[in-house]
Amino acid sequence: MSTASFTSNFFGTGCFWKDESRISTVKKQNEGKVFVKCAVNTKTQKTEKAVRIGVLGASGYTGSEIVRLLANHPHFGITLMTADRKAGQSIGSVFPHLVTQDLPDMVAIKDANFSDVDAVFCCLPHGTTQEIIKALPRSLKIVDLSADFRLRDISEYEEWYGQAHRAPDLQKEVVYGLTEVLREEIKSARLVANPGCYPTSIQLPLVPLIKANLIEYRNIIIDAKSGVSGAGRGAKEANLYTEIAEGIYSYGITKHRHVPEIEQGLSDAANSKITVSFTPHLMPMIRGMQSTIYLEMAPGVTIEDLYQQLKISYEDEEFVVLLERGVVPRTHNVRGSNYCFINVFPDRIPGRAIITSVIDNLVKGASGQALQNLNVMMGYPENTGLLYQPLFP
Ligand SMILES: NC(=O)C1=CN([C@@H]2O[C@H](COP(=O)(O)OP(=O)(O)OC[C@H]3O[C@@H](n4cnc5c(N)ncnc54)[C@H](OP(=O)(O)O)[C@@H]3O)[C@@H](O)[C@H]2O)C=CC1
Ligand SMILES: CC(=O)N[C@@H](CCC(=O)OP(=O)(O)O)C(=O)O
Repeated sequence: MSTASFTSNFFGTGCFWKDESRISTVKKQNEGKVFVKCAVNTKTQKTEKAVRIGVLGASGYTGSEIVRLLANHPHFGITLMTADRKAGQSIGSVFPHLVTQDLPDMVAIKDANFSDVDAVFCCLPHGTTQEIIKALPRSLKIVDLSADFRLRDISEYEEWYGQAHRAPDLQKEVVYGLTEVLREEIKSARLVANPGCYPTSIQLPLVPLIKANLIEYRNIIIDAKSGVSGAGRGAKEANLYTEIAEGIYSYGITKHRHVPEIEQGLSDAANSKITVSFTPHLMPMIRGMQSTIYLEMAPGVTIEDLYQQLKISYEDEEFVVLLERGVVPRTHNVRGSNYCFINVFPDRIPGRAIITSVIDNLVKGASGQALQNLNVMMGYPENTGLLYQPLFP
């Protein structure tokens, strides 16, 4: 990896700002900062950038979201993209909203050349990823967005995913990528398992409260809702417009594969086994996820204690936002951004609390958090390329 090439091309080809005086003013304004407005130009994903990125599964929803986010990244440039059925096509032909990106065509993984790649986002279906990552050069940093490496316990993976783990040796070196909780471990990781969208929205509010012994570990009930993009781009009858529009439904009741991932994270925080009731729902919306969490506070603990703990835990965190007391988080307010908005409310039943947490499943729930993690792994400020404001309406 060469950083010198980045410096010399900081405002190089493809940047709109050709005027030297403008460039030096902007450079001065940005001294010490990494994010620059050069990102208004989408034709910046060139090999001149310091870190050369491969996106495996660029023709899917999370892969294309990585491509969109990286257009705004001053250090990461895409040199390789793969697809399966869509191999051989350009990103703009598969995703017309990305037609302005000046990028190589997508290739099949078997034809991919990793000699021009420093780091990989692996955006492939779970069950396919272990074999593929096992075959990648050890020199690569990898963020895997699939569920294939999230569960530490191999037998648990095999039970919930119904297939043998194909890379048990690799599993030992994996770091779980819930950035706000495991940042120190992520810094030195080579292979990060990016969390699932539901587990992200649930662990972010609960982990600090568990660590501070403010809630009971029994009777945690989570009612969660997702937009349909959470199911990926592959055609499925259940995801047809006619099946989804004007209604909602629960799925995976008692057996959704995110249950062990959620319980793993909460149990780590508690240092003892926590089990949860978790029911996800499919909503007639494209992006967005809300988790509503019902719980019992520890004896003597008040709602204000929960609020203060979340405030302390997240006041220095850019992407987790505790709203003002009484303000209800809405999926609309995080759409297209890497934010998680949370708040805590008193239940009418004494001693109980209700927490709501919203994210964009494709950003903080997938590609945004993946980019946040790679920034940490490569030593860049965590928010680099992620300063998108939410998109509303
Ligand atoms: N969508 C979401 O909100 C979230 C998704 N995830 C996880 O991220 C991963 C990607 O999800 P998503 O982008 O939604 O999925 P999509 O179905 O939209 O995309 C899957 C991608 O993988 C490629 N692909 C499919 N099968 C194979 C194969 N056998 N070998 C190589 N490439 C293959 C597809 O290529 P092609 O289209 O050309 O056939 C496509 O590029 C999944 O593991 C998912 O569970 C995680 C968090 C949230
Ligand atoms: C709406 C919908 O179908 N959502 C997906 C979860 C998306 C996600 O985070 O999945 P991974 O764990 O595979 O990464 C599901 O319920 O399986």
